[in-house]
Amino acid sequence: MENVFDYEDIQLIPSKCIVSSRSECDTSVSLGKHTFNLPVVPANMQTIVDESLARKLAENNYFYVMHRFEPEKRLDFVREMKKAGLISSISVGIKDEEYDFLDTLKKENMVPDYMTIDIAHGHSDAVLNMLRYIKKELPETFVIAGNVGTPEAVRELENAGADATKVGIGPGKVCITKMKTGFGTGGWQLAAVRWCSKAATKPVIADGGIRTHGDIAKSIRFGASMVMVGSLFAGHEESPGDTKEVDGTLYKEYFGSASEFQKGEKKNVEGKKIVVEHKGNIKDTLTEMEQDLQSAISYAGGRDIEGLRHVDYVIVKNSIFNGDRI
Ligand SMILES: NC(=O)C1=CN([C@@H]2O[C@H](COP(=O)(O)OP(=O)(O)OC[C@H]3O[C@@H](n4cnc5c(N)ncnc54)[C@H](OP(=O)(O)O)[C@@H]3O)[C@@H](O)[C@H]2O)C=CC1
Ligand SMILES: Nc1nc2c(ncn2[C@@H]2O[C@H](COP(=O)(O)O)[C@@H](O)[C@H]2O)c(=O)[nH]1
Repeated sequence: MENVFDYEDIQLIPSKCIVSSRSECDTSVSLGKHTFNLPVVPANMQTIVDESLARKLAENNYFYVMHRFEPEKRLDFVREMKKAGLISSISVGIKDEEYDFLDTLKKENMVPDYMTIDIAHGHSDAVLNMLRYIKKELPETFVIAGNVGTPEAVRELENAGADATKVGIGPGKVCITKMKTGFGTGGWQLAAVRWCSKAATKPVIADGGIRTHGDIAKSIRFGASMVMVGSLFAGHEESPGDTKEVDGTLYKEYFGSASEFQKGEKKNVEGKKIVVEHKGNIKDTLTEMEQDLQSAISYAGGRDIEGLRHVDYVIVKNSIFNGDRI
């Protein structure tokens, strides 16, 4: 593939503004039957989301995907969310016991609104089989399948029934797949999003590598309908995970779902653990993200997310930060 680039290599070019205030710009996005405030979803990782934060996000009309690392809690979680009239959105793997879990969901009439098949290498028969099984047994569920990094994979997942695909293998902050295996979209994630989106007929979720709020607008420009974000959501008051104080500064942990820490063993480790400085309340970050995206839409000369899709851009290789750091 020619012409690869990543988020830091791209600058979007402004078009004439058509709003009189950034607050007029609408950042909402539809996915399946629901419309959410932002085209952003916190990563389905154990140090990013838990039941309590998922509920808070749903109550405030943000999309969420609950992780799959405490599998026994999922049925009750779906039940509670349904009882509260909130959207239910969970993750599944592909092992045999997951098929039993799907049968239980069906038997108990607890069909989640959204299900994400969460596997490192989503272009596999195991994922295709799981996808077909969900579509057959729980056809009302909106299924997000991933993760993948090629147009072939997107097409194959869509043909098997995926309602959306998730793109990103190895660009994550706590990911070490690129070093351990030599594979992935790390370093060219934005180009991979474009490549995959061109083949997609359904929404693409760009997953991993988002380092600034401007990267959200860039993902949309290059074809994503939504972005999944881990590190930018790590370290908040509501984030699960231990808080530590070092020399008077508070930190919270953020670990990879394929880290030794998550797996409890040193087998096929493709993730690491880091600490991030405590960032305060997640509500403030969501508000800032919304304002920054409203501003991006206004620079695009639009009024809503669609306005970002066709703006011009330049490739300025590795130079947009000009030595600056956020
Ligand atoms: N987006 C990304 O870049 C990555 C994300 N992750 C995250 O880490 C978590 C754990 O992922 P994962 O290891 O898939 O989940 P699991 O450990 O639950 O593995 C699921 C199944 O898929 C098999 N499997 C996993 N990777 C491969 C592969 N490369 N080739 C063949 N079979 C494979 C596993 O078998 P076996 O273990 O025996 O091979 C296992 O049976 C997930 O949340 C995932 O999203 C992990 C790596 C990359
Ligand atoms: N290769 C790995 N990728 C992982 C692991 N755990 C999670 N992830 C992926 O990272 C994104 C979040 O990326 P960020 O840049 O926003 O922090 C997440 O959604 C997963 O797709 C892992 O252990 N290894």
